[in-house]
Amino acid sequence: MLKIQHLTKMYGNKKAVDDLSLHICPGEIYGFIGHNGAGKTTTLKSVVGILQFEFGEILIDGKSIVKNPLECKREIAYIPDNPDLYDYMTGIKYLNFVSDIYGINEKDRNELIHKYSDIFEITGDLAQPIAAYSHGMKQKLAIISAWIHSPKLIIMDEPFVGLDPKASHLLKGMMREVCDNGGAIFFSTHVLEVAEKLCDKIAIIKGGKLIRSGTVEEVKGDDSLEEVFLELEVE
Ligand SMILES: Nc1ncnc2c1ncn2[C@@H]1O[C@H](COP(=O)(O)OP(=O)(O)OP(=O)(O)O)[C@@H](O)[C@H]1O
Repeated sequence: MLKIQHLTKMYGNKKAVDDLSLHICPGEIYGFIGHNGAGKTTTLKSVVGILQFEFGEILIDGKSIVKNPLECKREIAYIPDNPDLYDYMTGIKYLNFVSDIYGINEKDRNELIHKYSDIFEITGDLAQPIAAYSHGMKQKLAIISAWIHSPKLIIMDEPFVGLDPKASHLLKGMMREVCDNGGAIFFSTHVLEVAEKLCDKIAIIKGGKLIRSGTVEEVKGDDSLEEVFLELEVE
């Protein structure tokens, strides 16, 4: 589903991501963890075609994000770490705007918008301008807009930040559902308990380099993920 091969991304002379390779298969929830400044956001933004990179290749369902950006973007959704949406739009206008971009017909979009807005309990807020939304409400809107075109691969940067416990629980269920239906999820988090319980596989990045990856069991062995992470950080 997603192949990252030898990704290297520079900011000036600084190597933010250094020869990183990862393979994410259909059905997998893949967690991406690392210290502040480790290179997670840079990797995720490179994967979704927002950042250009110096070396390496990124393939989504066999297609290169560099050579076939539009085809790739039809198959993916990206939720950034900060839900900076269009403040002047109402929630419903934003969801229709995203639906238009992906060519979702009226019947399907209405069904999905109703379904997810009801689940996240923001149906009554959709007529409000996004400027009036709390951080968590914006995050819910960003999640709904990501799910609206039924993407095969969903990339999320710190998706649980700002969500209340009920919304976090719902999102975890939605992530699992995507994977049960043959999709895949790649997301960053600092919440190691979430990563440990939710993910099928985990990658740990440190100073731009991938230092551990595999199934949760392979990565953590008999210890907790927190113990393993903290040990790797001091090495
Ligand atoms: N636009 C930029 N220009 C220059 N350096 C940058 C830029 N964006 C990020 N960096 C640097 O690249 C490195 C990786 O940053 P990145 O945002 O990918 O880390 P991160 O793992 O997502 O961190 P966090 O957990 O704090 O979100 C850091 O050293 C950061 O200072």
